[in-house]
Parts: sequence; C-alpha cells; structure tokens
Amino acid sequence: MKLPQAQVAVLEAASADEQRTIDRIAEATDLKPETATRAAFELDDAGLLEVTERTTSDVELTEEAERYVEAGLPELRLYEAAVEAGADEEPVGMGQVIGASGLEGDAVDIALSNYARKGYGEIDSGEIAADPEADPDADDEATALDALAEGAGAYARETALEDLDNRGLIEQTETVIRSVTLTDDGVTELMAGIETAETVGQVTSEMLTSGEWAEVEFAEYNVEADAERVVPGRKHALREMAERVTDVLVGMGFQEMQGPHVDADFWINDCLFMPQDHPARNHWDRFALESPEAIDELPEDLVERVESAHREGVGPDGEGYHSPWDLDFAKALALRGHTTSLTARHLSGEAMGDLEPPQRFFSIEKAYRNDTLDATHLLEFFQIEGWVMAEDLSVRDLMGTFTEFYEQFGITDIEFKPHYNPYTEPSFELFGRHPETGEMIEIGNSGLFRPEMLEPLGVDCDVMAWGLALERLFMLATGAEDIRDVHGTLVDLEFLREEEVTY
Ligand SMILES: N[C@@H](Cc1ccccc1)C(=O)O
Repeated sequence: MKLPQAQVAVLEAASADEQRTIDRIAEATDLKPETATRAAFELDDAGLLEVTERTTSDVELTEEAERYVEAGLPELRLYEAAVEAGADEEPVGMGQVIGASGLEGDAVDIALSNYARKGYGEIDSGEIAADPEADPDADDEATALDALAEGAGAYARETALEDLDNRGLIEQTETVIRSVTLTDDGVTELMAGIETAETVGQVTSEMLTSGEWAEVEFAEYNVEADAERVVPGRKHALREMAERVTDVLVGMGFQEMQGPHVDADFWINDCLFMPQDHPARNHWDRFALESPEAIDELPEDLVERVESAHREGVGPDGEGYHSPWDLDFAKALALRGHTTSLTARHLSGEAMGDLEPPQRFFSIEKAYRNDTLDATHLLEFFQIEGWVMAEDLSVRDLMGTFTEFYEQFGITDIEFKPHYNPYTEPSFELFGRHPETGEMIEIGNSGLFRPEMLEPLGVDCDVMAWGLALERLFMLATGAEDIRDVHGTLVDLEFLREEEVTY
C-alpha cells in the first residue's frame, strides 16, 4: 500500500492499544497539528485509524481572581475587619470597618455587595453588622478559587463556579481533544509494509514552466475532511430580504421613494386625515424630538386645505372632526411612526412635483413605534410602503397586487380582514400563515385612500396603498419565530450566519 508521507507518519506514530492525542502525534512526527489532524481524518476515512473526540472544559482564573487568591475575597476581608471591630455584637460605623479592612476603590463596592448577598451581615444606614454564625472558612467561592489556583478545579462545586463566573472571576472555555487509535486494518497494513507516495500538494509556477507538473503525482483533496470554520462578514439576512423585495417591486413597475426619518407631524399624520386627538398621536406613542422641536415652515396652501378637511371634511356633505386643529401640533417633529409620511409627501407634489396617473411607488425604510418588545415587535421595523395611483382602482386590484407580491416569496396562504384607518376606506389588515407555528400572523395594513386625504393633497384619481412589515415577511419566508433573533441586541448570530435568503 502507498500513502502520502504525512499519513504514513501518523499511522506509524499511532498505537493499537492506546489512544494518543493528535497533539502528541504531531509532536512525535514533527508535523503541524493541522497537518496531522488532516492526515488522521483521511486515515479514519480509509478505515486504518479511528479518530475519537472528547470535549473538555477548562477554567482559568482572571487577573482579578489571581489577586483575591493572594489577598482574600474582598467580602471576607470586610467580614474579618467587621468582627475585629466588634460588629458581631452590635453594628459599627462603616467608615471605621472599611478603613481597618484595607480595602480601597472598586474593591469596597465589590466587598459590600457580596457581603450582603452571601449573608455575612446587614449593612444599614452607614452601619455594618457581622453575623456571628457566618463562617468565612466555609465560603464556597473562596474554596473553589483556592482549588482552581492549585489546579484542582475538578473538585470545585458547580454552583460556586457559576457564582465565580457571574462575578467575572473565571473564564470557562471548551476544547475538543482528538485522539487516534490504530484499527485492525491499520495494524495489518502496517505489518505488510507501507510505502510513502511522493505526492505534491500544490502546483508551482516552476513546475508549470519546466513541464514537471505532468510527471508528479498530486495529493488528493478530501473535501469532506474536518476543517476549521471560517466565519467571514456577510450581508445581514434582513438586508438581503430588503434587496430581494426591491427587485420584486421594481419588477412590478414600482419606483423607489425617499424621505426623512424625522418629520413634521403634518406629513406623518395630518395629511393622512389623522385627527389631532387620535390615540396614536399622544406623547407616549410618539418619539418626539427635543431639539429642534418643530419645523419652521409648512406649505401654506396645503396646510389650509388639510386644516379645512379636518374641520369640515371635503365635498358638499363633508364631515370633519369638529375637534381642535393646531398648527403648532402639525409642525412638531418626531421619528416617523410609519413611512406613509413619504407617501403623503409624494402625493402632495412636495417630493417630486405633481404626478399624473398612472404611478407606482414604494419604499423599504425604518419606522419607529413605542411598542412593547416581544417576539414580533421591536421599537423600530422596516416598513414596505407602497401605493398605486390610477383612474379606477378597486379592492380587487389591492388583493391581486398582494397575491402577486407574496407569491414571489412562496407565500400563498394569506388572508384579508376588514380594518379601520382614518385615511383609507375600505381598509384591510393582511395576515399570513407562519410556516413553523401554523398561526396566522399580521403582515400588513392597507386600503384605498379616502377623499378627505386625497383632495387636500390635490389628487383627483384613485390611490390604493399599504404598509407591510419586512420583518414579518422575513419570518414567513424563513420560518424565524422571534424577531429579536434577527435584529436588536439579542440576535442569534448562528441563525444570521447560516440563514440564506433564496427565492
Ligand atoms: N400606515 C399604515 C399602513 C398603511 C399605509 C397606507 C395605506 C393603508 C395603510 C400602518 O403603518 O399600519
């Protein structure tokens, strides 16, 4: 039998009746550990060697812990000083005890918080008491620290290790240790004698020019061998989803809108015929701006028409809200709670001048809401805003557009539920079935804009519009169950590394 040099070396260094670690094999053969590992796995594949793996956890003391091993845990030093000062009989002034303990700086706070936590005594209004029953010699954490310092960590209590870990006094790491043993086949082949195959690992430019490449034997690649995992940077899965949605909407004839994240309430709400006393407009739900608090100018004519729609409605039988409408309120700045502010800016002509039907616009931008955080809500989300302006639009156009859109992502189980928005009539909420939980989850809101909104903006044809949540689409398309795994501070990195957006 002929084998590459590294494999021969590993085979010869292995034993049939004793497990030897790869590190030991590497040392004995003078091979790099990764070369020895690769050879070992190749031999394992060939049935000549068996590779076994076990995981060990290793505990190391941090620098802070090393100091405590020398000087004692701060809370124990505090206890000693307290007992010395007679605090086991009656409470003693804190300053006196701390002074006597020799503790300084951060160590004082550390001592105080752990003292109370571990029941060494009460600390109350500047006085410290020491529990006469407490036994610092039996302190679990101190015992575990000493054991670790002496290399006898195996004897440390699990709970004590947990406490030390929480205090940042130890670092626990896991390592995989691989060992090899010869198999019967390996022994047989070794006894029969194994030749070293002169193989070449890499083609060089010299080999190419000399023509030697045609003569040599190349080492085979084992593409299934265990290799170190490389985790390079990648585009965030949600960003990939947004780009995919952009492609789909552009393919459906939509143009992209742009506009400010911080905007006047006028564009976010008033232009949408949202009454100023609407619950969503109270100070609790808005992320108001402190500085600047408000915009200076708004288009005067438009303000007049919007105000009049709010007060009196539009048309001969118009009904307004009969509630106050205040210009200062309209000028106040806030983070937009939906991207329908961009729609309002575009429909009014403010963004791109007056638009003639037909028109189709969209945006995939952040919107901000003071929601309670849970599996489906964060304080911000990406809204897929869209609208179509045309002479004659109906609910069927709206539904058809959604069906076509969601189909592109393999989502066919969607439902429409009648809804209410001050700015659309009729209005529909959209639901889609979650592939993992089987539940119908809300994925968007939509409708046909009311004349009370369109007339002041100067639009005299139909406009249908919607706001869909990119995150919800992502959940339906990928099966993700908790949005906090995807963005925010608690993301599931493993999920983000592995998840592919492929449609
Ligand atoms: N602004 C709505 C979405 C929507 C946009 C346009 C028309 C109808 C509904 C929301 O945030 O829920």
